[in-house]
This record gives sequence, structure tokens and C-alpha cells, in this order.
Amino acid sequence: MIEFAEVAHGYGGSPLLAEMTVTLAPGSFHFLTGPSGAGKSTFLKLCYGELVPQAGRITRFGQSHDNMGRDDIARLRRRIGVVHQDCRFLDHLTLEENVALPLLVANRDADPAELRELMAWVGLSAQRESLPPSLSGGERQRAALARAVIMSPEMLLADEPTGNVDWDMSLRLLSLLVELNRMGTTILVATHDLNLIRAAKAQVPTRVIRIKDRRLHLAGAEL
Ligand SMILES: Nc1ncnc2c1ncn2[C@@H]1O[C@H](COP(=O)(O)OP(=O)(O)OP(=O)(O)O)[C@@H](O)[C@H]1O
Repeated sequence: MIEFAEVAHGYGGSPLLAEMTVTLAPGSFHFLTGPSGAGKSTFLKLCYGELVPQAGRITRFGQSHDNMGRDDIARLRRRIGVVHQDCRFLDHLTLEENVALPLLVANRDADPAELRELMAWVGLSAQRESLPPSLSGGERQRAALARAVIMSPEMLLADEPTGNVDWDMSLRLLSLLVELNRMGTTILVATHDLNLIRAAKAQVPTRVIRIKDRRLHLAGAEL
């Protein structure tokens, strides 16, 4: 689904990530971990095409990054859902309108029944008409997840989806990710939270990629 071959990237002339060779196979569930500033968000941005690698090759859905035009990038964005670290919303729109926004952008009509079902799936039926500023951290994270999956992406990338929530809410978010994975969605989650990784491993087969010394390492079975 996504393959990195000898990929390197950095900012302002200083290298950050190097020699990255990894395959994220269809249907897999990966965690990406490593210290703050190691490059986890950068890796995710390379995955969904926000960044172009300085060296090496990234192949997504069989297509190499260096022969992608604007339309290809737009198509790619519909196949990969992203939950950003800071999950921003448009504060003057209701939560449900925010969740439906990717459909609007893609010029597609929202099916009200499907939208209601999605809001219920993330446990936000009662907050459908709420404005984003009134939401808790956990509610924002679940709304961001709903918005990321509304286009039924084949792959979901989540950047610290449990960063600002308590353990019970982390487990609730994890169970949604596990459910998506069981339905066939390929998942990649960047997290510092080793307990979250342990909890996931008890439910689904997962692989853990660790960024250490600018390189990717597949973690062993100790986690
Ligand atoms: N656009 C940018 N321009 C310059 N430097 C950047 C840019 N984006 C990230 N960096 C730097 O690259 C390094 C890695 O950042 P990145 O956000 O990928 O790390 P991370 O592992 O996700 O960190 P955290 O766990 O704290 O979110 C950091 O030192 C950061 O300051």
C-alpha cells in the first residue's frame, strides 16, 4: 500500500530521517513511536504526500511519488484519511458540518442517515449540533476521527490521537481504530504511549516502528 525505499528527509539543510525502507501492507496496523522531535509527524506527512522526500522513493497504491500530478495527489488524499495532532475545526460550523466537510470539498452530497450513523459510531450523537469550542479533548479527537473516515479511506494515519485524553478515552479511541482495521482499513498511529501499544497488541496483530538515531527500526516482541 505504501512503500518507502531508502527515503531521506530533513529541514533547512539538516537531515532528520535517513535510509528509511519500510512497507505498510494493505490491512496492516502499525504504530510509529520515538522521542519527541524524532520525526514521527514528518514520516506521516511523507506518507500522505504533504512532504516530498529529499531522497529515495515513496510508492503509494502502486504509484511512485515522482510521477504524481495534482489530480493524482487529490485522489491520494481521498484514499488516505488523516487525524492531525491538533485536530482543527471551523468554529462557526456545527460538529456534524465539520465532519461532513471532506464530502463538500469533494463535491459529494452527505447522506444524512450515514452521517448520523457515523456520529453515533464515535459516540457523538448528542454533540452533533454543538460548536467545536464547546467540546472536550476526547470529543474533538473522536470528531477528528469521524472526519478522517467519512470518505471511507483505505488507509488511516493518526498523529498522537490520544495525546490529550485520559486512559479510558484512549482505550475508547483505540477500540474505534481496531474496529476500522478489522473492517480492512490499513492503520498507522504515531504515539508516545507504550501502554496504548500494549493494549492494541492484545486485540490485533500490530507492528511497531521506532525512530531511533534518524533511522526506522522494527521493534521486537518486548512491547
Ligand atoms: N516545517 C518545518 N520546518 C523546520 N523544521 C521542522 C518543520 N517541521 C518539523 N521540523 C523539525 O523537525 C523535527 C521533527 O519534527 P516532527 O514534528 O516530525 O517530530 P515528532 O517526532 O512528530 O515530534 P512530537 O512527538 O513532539 O510531535 C523537530 O525538530 C521539528 O522542530
